[in-house]
Amino acid sequence: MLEVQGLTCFRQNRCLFADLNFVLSEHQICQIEGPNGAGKSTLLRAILGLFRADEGQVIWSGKSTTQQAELFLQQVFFLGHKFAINSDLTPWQNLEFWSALNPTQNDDFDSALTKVGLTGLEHIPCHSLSAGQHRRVALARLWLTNTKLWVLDEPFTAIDKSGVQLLQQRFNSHLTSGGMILLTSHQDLSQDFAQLHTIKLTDNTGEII
Ligand SMILES: Nc1ncnc2c1ncn2[C@@H]1O[C@H](COP(=O)(O)OP(=O)(O)OP(=O)(O)O)[C@@H](O)[C@H]1O
Repeated sequence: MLEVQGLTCFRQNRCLFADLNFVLSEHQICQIEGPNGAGKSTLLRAILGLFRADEGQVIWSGKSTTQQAELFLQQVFFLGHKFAINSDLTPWQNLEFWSALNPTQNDDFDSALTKVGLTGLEHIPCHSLSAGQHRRVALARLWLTNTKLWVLDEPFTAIDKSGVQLLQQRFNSHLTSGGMILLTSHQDLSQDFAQLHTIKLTDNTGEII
């Protein structure tokens, strides 16, 4: 279980959110919403310890993440705005490189790339791919990772409608198997999720629905 307790973050003397509290349990997905600049990415980064919050703490499995940072991050799959694809490598080589450094449930790169619609493009350099195909290479990792908590910053950016549907199906299978997902998105989720929570960041506070 992930617990966010009293999280407060300022940037450039502006309070992005104050005293934010929420819990994310197994099988739950939480969507963080808000206008551009509201602080959604900052919140994700603060939860992961990549940005220092001004106040508050994050608890993972009953213990502060600062006391178990390495262990915590081993159980997290994070997809940020910069999704760490080497354009000189092929999609297949990118997955091979990534899986050497991260906990995976399998090394079936061909299957993962097929899932994200990149059949036939597995072995050409990523710089020859479109923006959406590039993004799909990064998202193929979701079919390889075995981490419990997925933290995804705008995962649908540049993805077409069928890709969005496919991703959400993958989300559902992860949740069914006991996973948790925290994501930002400017789009409403189109699939039914049994346990969907929403956090709306406004001017300076998070409102939990
Ligand atoms: N590297 C940075 N240095 C200083 N201030 C920053 C930095 N990144 C973001 N900020 C400030 O923090 C605020 C929140 O940014 P953040 O990226 O968290 O917003 P967001 O809600 O994710 O926006 P978007 O929807 O545009 O992705 C912004 O208004 C910006 O002024």
